[in-house]
Amino acid sequence: MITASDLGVRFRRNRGSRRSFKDLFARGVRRARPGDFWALRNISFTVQPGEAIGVVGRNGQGKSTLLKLVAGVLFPDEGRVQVHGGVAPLIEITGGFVGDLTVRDNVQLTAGLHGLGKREIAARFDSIIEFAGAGDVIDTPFKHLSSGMKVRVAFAVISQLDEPVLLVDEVLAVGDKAFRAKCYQRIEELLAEGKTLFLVSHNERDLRRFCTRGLYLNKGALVLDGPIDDVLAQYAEDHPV
Ligand SMILES: Nc1ncnc2c1ncn2[C@@H]1O[C@H](COP(=O)(O)OP(=O)(O)OP(=O)(O)O)[C@@H](O)[C@H]1O
Repeated sequence: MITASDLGVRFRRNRGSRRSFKDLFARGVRRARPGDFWALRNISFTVQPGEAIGVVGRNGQGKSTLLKLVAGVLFPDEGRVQVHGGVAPLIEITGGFVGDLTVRDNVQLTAGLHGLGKREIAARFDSIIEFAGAGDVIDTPFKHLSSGMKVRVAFAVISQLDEPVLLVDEVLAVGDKAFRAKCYQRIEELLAEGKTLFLVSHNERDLRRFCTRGLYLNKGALVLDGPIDDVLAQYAEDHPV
């Protein structure tokens, strides 16, 4: 489903990491500049369809960056990642949503960008809004929603997309208890349908509940790729609380 070979991503410590057009079209690697550092390096793994993978590591070790590479919203400076199929990313609270557009427009836009036709969107619209509990804010600009409500809407859409790969980065922690329970149930349904899941979480229970395999990142390196229990045990040993 996914093949990552020797992935490397370099960021700048001081200024933004925006790649210029020149960088984008320059052949080969970008020039290293002072202050550059590798947020990820030498990352290789393959994922079979239907696997559920938990990504663990302390803050700032490259977990979100890895999901962005799989989502195709960030290009690697080294190596490559191949994904055989579409990706439904829930990787940043507002990721992909346009603040000035209403909830309705955002739902339609996101679903449309993921290849759903007008009819399919219309058929799913009510259940998306119902799942999110967003009936009162359909015509509210997305930027005016509470952070919890943003996540609810985003999860409701993303989890309805039918993409074979689902990426979930931490965001679920923002939802309230009842909504989290709904999300967990939905994730379980998607796994039962054979979807592939990447879950970034600091919550061991969630990781054990959904994931069979773990990727443990430390300082941008993949230090362990193995059964989730082994990965969590190693992580706990390295970082006792
Ligand atoms: N656009 C960027 N420009 C510069 N540095 C960045 C950028 N995005 C991420 N970084 C840096 O890259 C490193 C990895 O960040 P990343 O967000 O992948 O970590 P993470 O493991 O997901 O952390 P957390 O658990 O806090 O979410 C961090 O040092 C971060 O500050």
